[in-house]
Amino acid sequence: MTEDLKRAAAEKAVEEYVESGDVVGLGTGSTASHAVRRIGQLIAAGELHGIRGVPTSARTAALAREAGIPLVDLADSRPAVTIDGADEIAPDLSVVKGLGGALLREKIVAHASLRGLVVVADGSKSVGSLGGVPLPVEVEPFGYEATLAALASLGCEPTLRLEGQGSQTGDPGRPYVTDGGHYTADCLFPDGIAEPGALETEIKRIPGALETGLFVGLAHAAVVARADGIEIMEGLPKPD
Ligand SMILES: O=C[C@H](O)[C@H](O)[C@H](O)COP(=O)(O)O
Repeated sequence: MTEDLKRAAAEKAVEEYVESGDVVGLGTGSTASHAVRRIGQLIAAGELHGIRGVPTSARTAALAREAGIPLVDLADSRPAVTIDGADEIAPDLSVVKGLGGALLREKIVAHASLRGLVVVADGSKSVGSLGGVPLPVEVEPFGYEATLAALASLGCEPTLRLEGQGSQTGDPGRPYVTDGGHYTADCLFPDGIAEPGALETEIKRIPGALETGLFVGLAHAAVVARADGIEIMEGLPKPD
């Protein structure tokens, strides 16, 4: 059932936001993978032409190749739009991402996208305010213990993500390593996240904290599927 909702949201986003000729940022995770497959199907059916994809992870690059989507490098082509999943979506379209382990590359691709980020999710991801799930923060392995201590001083309980946890499937017990060679700290804020933009700024003052899973002002739209229908929430258009 949840999988059907994820697919419905992803397919609706492709229908609404992807046009022939677009370079598309291809997100990571179970929901975004439905969008990748749908784009591949539409290319094969001749309903989308001239699409190229910018993958946000090695996993997504492999899936896109399998789906028949030509890939390009971010250095050569700026995406028109990025379609990606989310772990939490607030009413103002600020978002938590990264429980799937790809937040830094996802954020780089979303930020570079001309028409911004479109997040796709089932209704369980839509929340009144952020912080019900741990906030992933990508950290530099060197001195990560000090970085986790600095994160804890911001009022959270940080946990180093290990392989074999959640969707991570490597050697159990070892730190999970991102495509960029970094670690991830999952930071639970017991009282939630009242001011995502301010928290993002605070976290990024910590030298070893490379990027946070808070995506503030990056999502142009959210497509959320529930059993009773699909809601499209649109924010302000992203300026060039
Ligand atoms: O790093 C992973 C991503 O931010 C995912 O898009 C996010 O965790 C949502 O994943 P899923 O669609 O599998 O719930």
